[in-house]
Amino acid sequence: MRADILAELAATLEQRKNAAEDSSYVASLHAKGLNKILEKVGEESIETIIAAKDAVISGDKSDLIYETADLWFHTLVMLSHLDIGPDAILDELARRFNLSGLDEKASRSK
Ligand SMILES: N=c1c2ncn([C@@H]3O[C@H](COP(=O)(O)OP(=O)(O)OP(=O)(O)O)[C@@H](O)[C@H]3O)c2ncn1[C@@H]1O[C@H](COP(=O)(O)O)[C@@H](O)[C@H]1O
Repeated sequence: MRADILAELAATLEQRKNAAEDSSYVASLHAKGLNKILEKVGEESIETIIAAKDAVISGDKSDLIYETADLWFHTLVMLSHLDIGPDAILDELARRFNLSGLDEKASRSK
C-alpha cells in the first residue's frame, strides 16, 4: 500500500504535465516551470527545518510530519518535471543500503 502510493502519485504527477494549467495545482506548477517548482522546494525545505526545531521545543511532531510530506511532494514534482521517476531515487537508496550492508558484513568477518 505505501510503496503503491508513491507509484500512483508519480503517475498522477506525470498525467498533470498534459493537463490545462488552471485545472490543478500540479498542472499549474509544471506550466510555471522549473524555477517556480524549485522555489516551492526551497520554501518547503525551510518550513520543514522550522517544524523540526519546533517539534523539539513542543514535543509535538505533527507539523513536522505535515511539512515533510509537503517537501517530499514538491521534490516528486521537481523530479517528474525533469522526467525522473521515484524508482530512480529508491534504486539509489537501495544501492547505498546494499553497499553499506556489504561493508558491515566485511567488518564482521574480520
Ligand atoms: N500531495 C499533494 C500535495 N501536497 C501539498 N500540496 C499542495 O501544495 C501546496 C503547498 O504550498 P503552500 O503551503 O505554500 O500553499 P499555497 O499558498 O497554496 O502555494 P503557493 O500559492 O504559494 O504556490 C498547497 O496548495 C497544497 O494543496 C499538494 N497538492 C497535491 N498533492 C497530490 O497531487 C495530486 C494531484 O494534485 P492536483 O494536480 O492538484 O490535482 C493530488 O491528488 C494529491 O495526491
